[in-house]
This record gives sequence, structure tokens and C-alpha cells, in this order.
Amino acid sequence: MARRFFVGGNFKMNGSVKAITDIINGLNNAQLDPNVGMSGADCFVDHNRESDTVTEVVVAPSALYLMLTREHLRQGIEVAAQNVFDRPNGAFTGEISVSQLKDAGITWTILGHSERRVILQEESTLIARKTEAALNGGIGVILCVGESLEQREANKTIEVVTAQLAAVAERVKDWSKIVIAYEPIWAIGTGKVATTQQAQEVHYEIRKWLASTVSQEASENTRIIYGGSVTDKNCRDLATQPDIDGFLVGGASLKPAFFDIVNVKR
Ligand SMILES: O=C[C@H](O)COP(=O)(O)O
Repeated sequence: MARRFFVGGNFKMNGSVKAITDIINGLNNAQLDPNVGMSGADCFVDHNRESDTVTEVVVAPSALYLMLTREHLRQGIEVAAQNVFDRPNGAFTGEISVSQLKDAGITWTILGHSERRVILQEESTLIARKTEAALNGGIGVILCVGESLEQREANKTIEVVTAQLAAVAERVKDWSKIVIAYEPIWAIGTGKVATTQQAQEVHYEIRKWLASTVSQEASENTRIIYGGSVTDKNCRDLATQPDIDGFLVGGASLKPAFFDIVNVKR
């Protein structure tokens, strides 16, 4: 079975009520390229159909705008949090629980983004616990991994990325609700996109790692998406690579160019 193409929009800590409302309206009115496989504006996602051709689209506004987005965004596009805590409801000031996300109709969360790993100093063990909690609570996880420029130059990319994944594999056996986002840190927000070869190489190695560490089934079925300066201009070549199953888009997800990325021919 072909893996369903997946495009996530990570708004990061951007936006206001007005700006997010404008983005929601844009998404609600977006026209799809008929070459995606379907025609009409309601074809982004339909969870009642088993389609390999229709792209799955998920957007991740900051926590303050999750409910606004879910309330006004058309059905068929899912909403993701950018983080979730690993404990049930309780005395954890400033955190959001998995059950609170579910209660608000939020079906995905991003975890392990390098901005949280580096700036907030989140370690792989915490990210693994959060991943386990999200999955146990019925929330899908966009699990981000990626190396710094220094690590790439020291030829440590695969070692770093697989160590980040291994922390999750220690706690999680079922990877069917995980989408892995490979995001080289040096490509995030820098305008310096990985070459198709660089991205494909790492995605291939991640798939190999899944086969040897998780299962052959996880290797074949897990979506591995690329993030890091993806635009409507550079997404096409990346999308044609055999192990690239979509994108996690930052800056460009705030702009109309996002629809061209969703509609990319592959
Ligand atoms: O989560 C998204 C990535 O950090 C990529 O961000 P970017 O597209 O702005 O480089």
C-alpha cells in the first residue's frame, strides 16, 4: 500500500486572532490542483475513505489559537498542537494535557522539534515519554528529528537521528500513528534547503532503521516527511524522492504558497 502524502504546517509562535483567521479562511477556500488525484475543494482529507492519492493536511497553530482554528477550519484538515505534556491533568502550570487536546478536537501534536530540543532543552527521553502519552491518549505524533550543522560536518547525521528515534522506540512499539519529520537544524528558517540527495539519503536510512529496530511493517508504512526551508519552489524535486512522504512546513505555511506545496505533483 502506498503511503499517503502528508503535509503539515507549523505556524510556530506566529500569528494573531486576525492573522490566524485569515489563514483559516484561506485554507477553507483553497482550490486543489486536480492532478493531486481528486477535484474540488473538499478533497484534502476524508477519514472515511481509504485513499492513497489524497494528501493529508494538518496545521499547527500556537496553543492559544488551537480551538479557534478547530472551530472555524473546514472538516478534513486536522489541527495539531506544537507540544503536549506527558502527565494527566493536574498541577502542572503552563502545560497542556493529551486529554485536553482531545477534548478540544485536536488530533495531532508535533513533538521533538529542534526549537524545543535546543532552546527549551527538551531531551530525547522526555520527548519519548510525551510521544508515548500522546499515542496512548489517541493523539497522532509528528516526531521531529534532525542534526545540527556541526553534527552533519562531523558525519554524525545518521547516528544523531537514529539515537533520537531510538529513545522513542524504547517506549513505543506501535508506530502507526507516528509521522517522522526529518528536519536538519541547519535548514530550518535559513532558506538553506537540504538537497534532494541529502534528504533522500537520511530518509532512506531512517526507513532502514525502522526495519531493523521497529518492524518491517513500520518501515514500509511510516510516513517520513522533510522539513527545513520548504517552499513552493523547491518542494517538487523533494516530493519525487522514493522515501520522502511529505513536508513539515514552517514559514511558508503562513502564506498562500502553502497550497502549492500541498498540491505538489509527484
Ligand atoms: O516545523 C517546521 C520546520 O521547522 C521548518 O521551518 P521552515 O520551513 O520555516 O524552515
